[in-house]
Amino acid sequence: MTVPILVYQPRAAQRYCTYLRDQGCDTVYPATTREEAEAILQQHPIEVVFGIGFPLDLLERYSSIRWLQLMSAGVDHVLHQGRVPARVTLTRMVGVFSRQMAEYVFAYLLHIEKGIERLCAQQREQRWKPFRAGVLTGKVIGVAGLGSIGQEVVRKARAFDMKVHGLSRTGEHADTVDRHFSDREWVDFVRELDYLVLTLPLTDQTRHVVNESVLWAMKPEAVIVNVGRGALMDESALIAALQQARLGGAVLDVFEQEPLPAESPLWRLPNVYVTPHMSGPTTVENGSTYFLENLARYQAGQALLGVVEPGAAY
Ligand SMILES: NC(=O)C1=CN([C@@H]2O[C@H](COP(=O)(O)OP(=O)(O)OC[C@H]3O[C@@H](n4cnc5c(N)ncnc54)[C@H](OP(=O)(O)O)[C@@H]3O)[C@@H](O)[C@H]2O)C=CC1
Ligand SMILES: O=C(O)C(=O)CO
Repeated sequence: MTVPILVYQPRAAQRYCTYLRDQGCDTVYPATTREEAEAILQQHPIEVVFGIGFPLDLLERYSSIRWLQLMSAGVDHVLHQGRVPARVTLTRMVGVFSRQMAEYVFAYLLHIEKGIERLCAQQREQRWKPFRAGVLTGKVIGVAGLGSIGQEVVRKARAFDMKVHGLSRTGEHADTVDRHFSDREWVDFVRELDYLVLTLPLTDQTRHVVNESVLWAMKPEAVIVNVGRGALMDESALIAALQQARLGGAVLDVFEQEPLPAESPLWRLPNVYVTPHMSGPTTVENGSTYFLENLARYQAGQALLGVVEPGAAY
């Protein structure tokens, strides 16, 4: 017998519940809207909420809730609503997306270095024209955010014999990079980079942390890859830097406004790759597997994975 669980997901709540029931959870209730969630909360003593976009005020109103497991690594979309009551433990997903997101990063780095777009165009035109492709070996990659995702980018960068620089707040994992920079050293951090990869959470401190002065300090041929959150960058400053060829390119999975508005110049700028927030997707399978591991811990009274400490922003 499991504790009563509310699964809150606007599109796939039912599929999550089917998966969880198949895995032995017998008390799961799906809700796709706030109204459905309230109806369930009024009927059942829900102790655990597993979901995305759950309205925080319902945590205040329904005192049976003890634990909110997010279906995401990022917590910005929850915490911007307000505070989580002290009685509720908030957990995020850690380590679920690292491999696929690091693969995304290196798919684009290799695509750029090896001139794959140019080769495809040549093939379409049946043109035999060898050129010297670039190499990742020896290039300098800067990873901003050395958490679960950043660490995997660092690991793969090492496999390509890149020079690896890193920036983080506390300096944890500083020993995994060749040079470490603090959050007060952005301009120095970016100066030597060929690639800047953003794997930071969005917080009050990281909003627009890549601003005009940081962009001006970068090498004009450098490329930025953003898989963290769109608002880590001042998008207008980024667009200006790209338009003025003060930056070599950008690979963008996340945007200040999502979906990216049709009128955004980013859709059409050369050397910009736009992907629809899909470098690290939550699926019924990976989300539920993580949740079930944490549920087993919860029911055994053990420490949960991915706890966001009260007052912390990530
Ligand atoms: N595009 C997508 O599909 C996905 C995007 N994401 C995004 O990736 C983000 C990172 O996830 P994850 O790696 O698990 O996060 P972690 O919490 O594991 O790591 C966060 C890292 O950022 C650093 N950091 C936090 N604040 C600052 C700051 N002000 N200045 C410098 N460094 C800072 C932390 O440093 P320290 O340890 O020193 O505090 C830590 O190294 C998520 O928050 C989410 O926004 C996640 C999954 C999918
Ligand atoms: O887990 C996250 O934070 C995501 O952005 C998933 O898409």
